[in-house]
Amino acid sequence: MIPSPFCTETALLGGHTTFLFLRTFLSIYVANLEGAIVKYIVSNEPKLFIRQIMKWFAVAIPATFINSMIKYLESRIALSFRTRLVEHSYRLYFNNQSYYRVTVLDGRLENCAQRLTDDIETVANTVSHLYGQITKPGFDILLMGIALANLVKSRNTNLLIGPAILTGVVLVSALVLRVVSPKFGQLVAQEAEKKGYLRHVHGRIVSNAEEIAFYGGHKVEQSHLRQAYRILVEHLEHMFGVKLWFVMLEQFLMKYVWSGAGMIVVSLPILLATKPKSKDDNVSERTHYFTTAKNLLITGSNAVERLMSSYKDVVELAGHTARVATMFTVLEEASRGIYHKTLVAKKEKASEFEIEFRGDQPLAKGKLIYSTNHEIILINVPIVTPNCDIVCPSLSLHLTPGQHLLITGPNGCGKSSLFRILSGLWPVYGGELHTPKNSMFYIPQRPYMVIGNLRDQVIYPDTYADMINKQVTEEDLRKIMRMVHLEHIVERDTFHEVKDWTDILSGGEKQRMAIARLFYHKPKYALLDECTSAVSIDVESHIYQAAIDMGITLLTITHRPTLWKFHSHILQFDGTGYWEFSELNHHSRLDLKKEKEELLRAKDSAQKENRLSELNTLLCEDMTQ
Ligand SMILES: Nc1ncnc2c1ncn2[C@@H]1O[C@H](COP(=O)(O)OP(=O)(O)OP(=O)(O)O)[C@@H](O)[C@H]1O
Repeated sequence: MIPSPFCTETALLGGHTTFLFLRTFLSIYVANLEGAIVKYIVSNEPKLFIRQIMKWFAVAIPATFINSMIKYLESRIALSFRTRLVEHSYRLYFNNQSYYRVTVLDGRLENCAQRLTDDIETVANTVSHLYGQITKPGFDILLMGIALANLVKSRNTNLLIGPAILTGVVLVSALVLRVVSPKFGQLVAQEAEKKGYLRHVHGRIVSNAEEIAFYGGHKVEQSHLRQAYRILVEHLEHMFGVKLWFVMLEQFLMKYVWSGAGMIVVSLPILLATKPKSKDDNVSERTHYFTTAKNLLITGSNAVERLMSSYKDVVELAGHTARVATMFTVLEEASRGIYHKTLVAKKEKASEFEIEFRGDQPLAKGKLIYSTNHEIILINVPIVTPNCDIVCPSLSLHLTPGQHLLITGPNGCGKSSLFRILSGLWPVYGGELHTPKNSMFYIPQRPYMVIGNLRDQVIYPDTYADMINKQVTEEDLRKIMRMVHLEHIVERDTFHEVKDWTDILSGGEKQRMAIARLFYHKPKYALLDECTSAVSIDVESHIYQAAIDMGITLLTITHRPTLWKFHSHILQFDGTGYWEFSELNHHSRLDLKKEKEELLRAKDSAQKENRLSELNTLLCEDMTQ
C-alpha cells in the first residue's frame, strides 16, 4: 500500500498527521476557553465573557476546517490504499490465466470475487481509519497529560497519586480486556466467507435466470438462497452474542471505571489542598480549574478509550488481511503452476501412466515446448482432470498446418480436456507437448459475449485500437458478418449499439458470432468444440469451407457426421482411455456404414452387440439408428 517513502500515500499520510496534531492543540485551547467562559459566567463579568465567546466563534472556523480535512484525508488515504491493492491483485489475477487456474485447478479460494472487492475495500478503509484512530489518541494522551499535569501543578499540589491511579486503572483494564477478548479476526474472516457464498448463489441465479425460469426452478433456487442467508445469519447472531458481553465489559471499564477514576484525580487537588487558599482562589477560579481539567480529562480518556477499542479493530483487520494475503499468495502460486486442491479420487492408478505426487499435490512432470514450425506434437501425453482422474493415460499424435483433425468419442472421454491441455489451461502431467505459441483460437459450444457493442463482440479479445492497428475496417467486419449470415444484426443494431448480447442473441446467432470472431482473427489453428451445434447444417458447411479457404487448420470436436468431409485426420477415443489416430479416408465411413448394415442383418450375439456399439461410436450415431 505504501510502495516507497516518496509517493502520494506518504504525502497524504503526512498531511493527515499534521491535521491530527493541530486538532489536539485546538482541543487543549478549546478546553481552556470553555473553562474561562464558565469562570466569567460564575464571576458575573459580562465584558470578559463576551470576549471569550468571540474567541469561541473565531476558533470554530479553523476547528471545523481541520475536522473536515481529517475526514477528507482519511477517505483519500483509504481510496489510495484500495487502488494500490486492487491494481496489484488485478495484475496477479490476470497473469498467466490465474483467474481460470484458481477456480478450476486450485481449491483454496472459494469466492475470489468477495476477496477482490469487499475484503480489499475493508482492509484499505480499516487501515486508513486505524491510522487516525491510533495516532490522534497518541497525541491526545501525550499533550493532554502534559496540560493536565501543569494544571494540577498550578493548584500548588505535587500529588503524584493522581497519575498513578489513572495509569494503574488503564493498565489493569487493558489486561482484562486483552484476556477476555474473543477471536474477532477469525470471526470476521468467517463472516466474509459466508457473505461471499451468498453473493455467489445470487450471481448464479442472475447468470442462469432464463434456464431457471424455463425449468420453473425457483423453489430450489430460493431454498439455496435461503440456506446461504441462514448460514450467514446464524454466524452473525453468534458474533453479536459474543460481542454483547465483550462490549458490556468494555463500556463498564472505559465509561464508568475510568470516568470515576478521572473525577477522583481531578478533585484531589481541591479536596486535599493543604496550603491556605489565596485571595484569588475563589469559587470562580476553582470552577475554571475544574471545567478545564474535566474537559482535558474527557478528551484524554476518550483518547485512551479509542486506543483500546482499536485493538478490536486491529484484530478484525487481521481477519480481512489474512484473506487478502492468502489471495495474493494463491494467485502468485497459480500463475507459477503450483496448485493445492483436496482431491476426491486421489492417486488412482492407470495401466500406462501414474501421476507423481509431492505430499498431497500432483506434479506436472510433462514438457511443454513451443514449436517454431507451427506443428502440434503430442508424445505420450496423458489427459488428467484437475481432480487427478486419468481420462486417457497416453496420447500421441503429430499435426502440421493444413491437416484438419476430427475428434470423436463418447461423452466424458476427454475431447474438450485435450483442448484445455493444448491451450495450456491444464498442466501437462507427463510426456512431451509441442504447440505453437499464440496460434490457437478456441471456440466453445456456449460462446462468451463480452460487455460492449456489436463490433466488440466480433473483434474480442482485440480492442478497437488493435483493430485499427491491424488495418481492419468496418466494411471488413460487415463482410465477415455476411459470411456467417449475421448481416441482419448489423443492419438492425449497427456496430456501435451497446447491448446485453448474451440475452439478445439466440443460441445459433451467438455461435455464428463466435465464428465471426474466428474469421476476424484468422489463427493458424481453430479449436472448435461443438461450436456449431445450434447452426443449421447448410450454413455450417459454408462456414467450415470458408475457414479452410482462409488457411485455418481445424481441430473439431463434433457429433455431426456432415462435418467429416472437411477433415483429413481423425482421433477416435473409445471412452476407456484408448484412442486411434489415423488419416481420414472418406471411403472408410461408407465401409463402416456397410459393415453396420450387414451386422444388423446378422444373428444376435454378444460379439454383434459389442461391434455395433463400437461402430456407433465411430460413426457418431446413437444405438437406435
Ligand atoms: N474442471 C474439472 N474438474 C474435474 N473434472 C473435470 C473437469 N472438467 C472436466 N472434467 C472431467 O474430465 C472428463 C473429460 O471431460 P471432457 O470435458 O474432456 O469430456 P468430453 O469428451 O469433451 O465430453 P462431451 O462430449 O460430453 O463434451 C469428464 O469425466 C469430466 O467430468
